[in-house]
Parts: sequence; structure tokens; C-alpha cells
Amino acid sequence: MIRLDSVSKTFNRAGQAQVAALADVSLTVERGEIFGVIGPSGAGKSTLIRLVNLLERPTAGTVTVDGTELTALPESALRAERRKIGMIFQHFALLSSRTVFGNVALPLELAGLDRRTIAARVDRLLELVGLTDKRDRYPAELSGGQKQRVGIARALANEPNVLLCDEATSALDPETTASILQLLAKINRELGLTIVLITHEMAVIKAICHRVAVLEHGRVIEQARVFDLFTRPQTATSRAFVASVTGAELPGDLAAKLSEAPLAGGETVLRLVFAGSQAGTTAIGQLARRLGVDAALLHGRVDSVQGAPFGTLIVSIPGGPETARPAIDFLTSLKLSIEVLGHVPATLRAVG
Ligand SMILES: Nc1ncnc2c1ncn2[C@@H]1O[C@H](COP(=O)(O)OP(=O)(O)OP(=O)(O)O)[C@@H](O)[C@H]1O
Repeated sequence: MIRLDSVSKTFNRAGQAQVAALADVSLTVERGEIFGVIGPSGAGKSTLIRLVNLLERPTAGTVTVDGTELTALPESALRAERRKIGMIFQHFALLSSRTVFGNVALPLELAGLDRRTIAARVDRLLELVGLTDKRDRYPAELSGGQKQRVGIARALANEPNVLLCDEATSALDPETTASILQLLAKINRELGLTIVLITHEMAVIKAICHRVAVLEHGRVIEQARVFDLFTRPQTATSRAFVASVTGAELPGDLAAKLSEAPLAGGETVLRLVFAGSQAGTTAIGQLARRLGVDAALLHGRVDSVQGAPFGTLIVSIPGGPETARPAIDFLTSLKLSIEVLGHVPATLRAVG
């Protein structure tokens, strides 16, 4: 549905060095999926999403949406293609002088539709986003979540195939964020709309995305099904994003005593992430039976991504690096994702 092929974007700034916002990015988004792009600040997320509808032109590479290579089109043809791509923004971008109805009607007026068609379609959209009773209100009279619902209705007005969401929930509180994400999931389900969203919050990816790309320094460093990213993250950046929502952090007192260097006779603290709800504790049992290694459990949690369970355990392995190495090899052979968080002196075991 959407294909970015070897896309790069370099910004030239007067009198300053060039900025390579994106370097050789290739991505494919399938029809009907919710695709998330996550990355730290400055990674290039906004630049990437603005490339999909060519609000930003790539310096190199091609952008293809629904079989049409947008980068090959003249401006007039591009305008027509852009109508098939809706977009919503972090700060909503509503016109304060127009009512809710007027904001949603605007793209239809620009497209030259007659008043009756516009009224019918706007009313249908307001019902879809749950704002029928706010039809004649002005943006200043609405909450943030209601404003974003107007933004969504407006983005859907021209019946697009694709919806781009540029940090659409970043200005909202957690409860409102959840309701907007549920609305996006409903639109995806009921209208079959392909959704691309960018975010710096892993909770957003976890809530509704099917697949995800992790962006860092303008490059895609990982691309996976969301469940796979949670259970088998391949990079330190992805592991940190996953840990940010699984809450699988060390108790504060233990974290403060963690050292990077192995300690002779000390304990090695590991984070294990695994698919299903049982694999982790089963593995710890096997570790004791097969290798005689008695791992201490410091933290355990089972979570789910779109109904599929996965677990996180934080354990400490006694006996210094000589015991930890074969234990890690054994756990790795059981297909658990393992991260060494650090090392603590043996005397701290009681703390956990
Ligand atoms: N118009 C521009 N002119 C010059 N540099 C730019 C421009 N837009 C973006 N950049 C630079 O490109 C890089 C990527 O920016 P971008 O806004 O895409 O990142 P981001 O991941 O969306 O960041 P954030 O989460 O902070 O919004 C940054 O170094 C930024 O300073």
C-alpha cells in the first residue's frame, strides 16, 4: 500500500552544516494495517511521515502509495493523490473561526461538493467520531480529545485510503489518549483504512499497531510485528522502549547498586522476555534442574499485545561470571530474549 524505497532527506541550513534527517530508509506498509514508527526525539519521525504525502520531498529515493509513485508526479496530479491521504496532527490544526461542522466540511468545500452531499457526509463522520452533539460548537469550546476527534473526522472527509497520524495523542492525557487510539483502531477495522502513525511512546505502539519500525539517527534499525518486537527486541533502543511500558524495571535500591563490570563471586542481573505466560518460569525451573543454578526472581509480570500474552522476568544469577555465562547460553537456547542489566555483590541477594 505504501512503499518507501531507499529514501533519504537532507536539510540544508543557511550557513550551517547539512542535517541528514533520514538516510536510506526502506519501508513497506501493507493495505489495512496499522503501522507505527517509533524513535527518540530527532530520529526523523516527523520527516518520515511528511514524506508519505510529500509534504516534504525526499532528497533521494521514491515514495509509492496505492501503486502510484508520488515522487514521479507533477504538482497538479500530486494534489489529487494527496486527497486520498488524510492526516491528523499533534496540535489538531483546526480553524478557530469555524464550528465543528465547518471544520469537517472544509475539505469537501475545497473539493467542490454540493451543500447537501457535504452536510450528509459531515453528519455521518461526526457520528462515527462521537461528536454529533458538538456539531455547532467552536474549537475553543472543546476538550483536547474532542478536538482530535474533529481532526479525525476532517481527515476522513475525502474518504482517504490512508490516514497519517503525526504524534496525534502526544498532547493528550493518558485516558483521552486511550479513547483516541480506540477510535483509530475502530476506523481501521470498520473502514479498512491503512494507518501510519509516528510516536515516541511505546504504549501507543502496544495499544493498536500491528507492525512497527524503530527509527534512530534517521535510519530504520528494526522492523517487526509488534508482538515480536516485544518478545524478541534486537537492539538496545528497542529493548529500552519495551521496558518503558512493561514496567519491568529493577527495584530502585538494587538499580542504584548495579555495576557494569562483572564481580567475582557476585550476581548477574538479567531481564528475560518471552512469548506466552509460562516460558519464563519454566526456563528458570530447567535452569535449576539441568545446571543446578538457583536464580532469584526480582520482578515478574505478564502482559499482552492485542490479546497475545508475553512475560517479563528480572532474575539474578549467583556464582559470578563463571555461572552466568552457561546460564545465559542455556536460556538463550530456550529462545528467551535476554538482556544483562548489570552485576551486584552477592550479599545483595536478600534485598531482591
Ligand atoms: N525544516 C528543517 N530544517 C532543518 N532541519 C530540520 C528540518 N526538519 C527537521 N530537521 C532536522 O532533522 C532531524 C529529524 O527531525 P524530525 O523532526 O523528523 O525528528 P523527530 O523524530 O520527529 O523528532 P521529535 O520527536 O523531536 O519531533 C533533526 O535533527 C531536525 O533538527
